[in-house]
Amino acid sequence: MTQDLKGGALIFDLDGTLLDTADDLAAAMNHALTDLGFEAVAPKEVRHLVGHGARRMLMRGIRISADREATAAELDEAFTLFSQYYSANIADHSRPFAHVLDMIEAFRARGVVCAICTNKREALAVQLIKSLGLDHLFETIVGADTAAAAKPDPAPVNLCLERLDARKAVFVGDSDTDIRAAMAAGLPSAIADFGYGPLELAGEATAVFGNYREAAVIIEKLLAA
Ligand SMILES: O=C(O)COP(=O)(O)O
Ligand SMILES: [Mg+2]
Repeated sequence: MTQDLKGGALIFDLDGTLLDTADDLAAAMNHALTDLGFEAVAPKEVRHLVGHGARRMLMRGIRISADREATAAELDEAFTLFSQYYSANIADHSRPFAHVLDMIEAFRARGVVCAICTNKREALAVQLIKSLGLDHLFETIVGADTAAAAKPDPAPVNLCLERLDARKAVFVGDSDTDIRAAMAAGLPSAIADFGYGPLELAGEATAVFGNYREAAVIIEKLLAA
């Protein structure tokens, strides 16, 4: 494991891939829902609502809770309540998945550069990464509002590539959105099967992994190829 991998890059999805954020997202969403008089949604259900940004998560949360569509006004209010609470409690429970930091540090020591490409808004993603003291591991953080469009559009992935100036890159994600964004940008994808999904397109991913020890072996091959 000592081959120089200079020119290589890793682009990480955030929620469900780098960090297990579901409990903090669930708490913030349920704060917003209950404040508006809706029933809370079971935290384990919230995992499946993540990946398309907070508004989509809240829209789907209200649909589950009230068994009807949210009005535009409800959605706006929920978004404001969610954003305030989430920003104030963003890293209460959110933690990196097992062994991912070891993997990133080992690749960085071999010359690999790293980015985050998430459908969280950029400011929240930066706040979260800084709160956990991880900002030194990433050359850039691209959010849903950083490029011209959000994933599955390739624009945020291409912006990461431009900023990283890499010869070869691998996208590491946890959902169909990530697989589609990586494919559209022409990148191989290594996909965690323990994230938030959905993973109906797993067959289109370059590789699927069950933990970051496995991921390290897969990514090493992809970067060295
Ligand atoms: O839905 C979100 O807020 C972000 O999700 P992602 O980090 O998996 O892109
Ligand atoms: Mg994700």
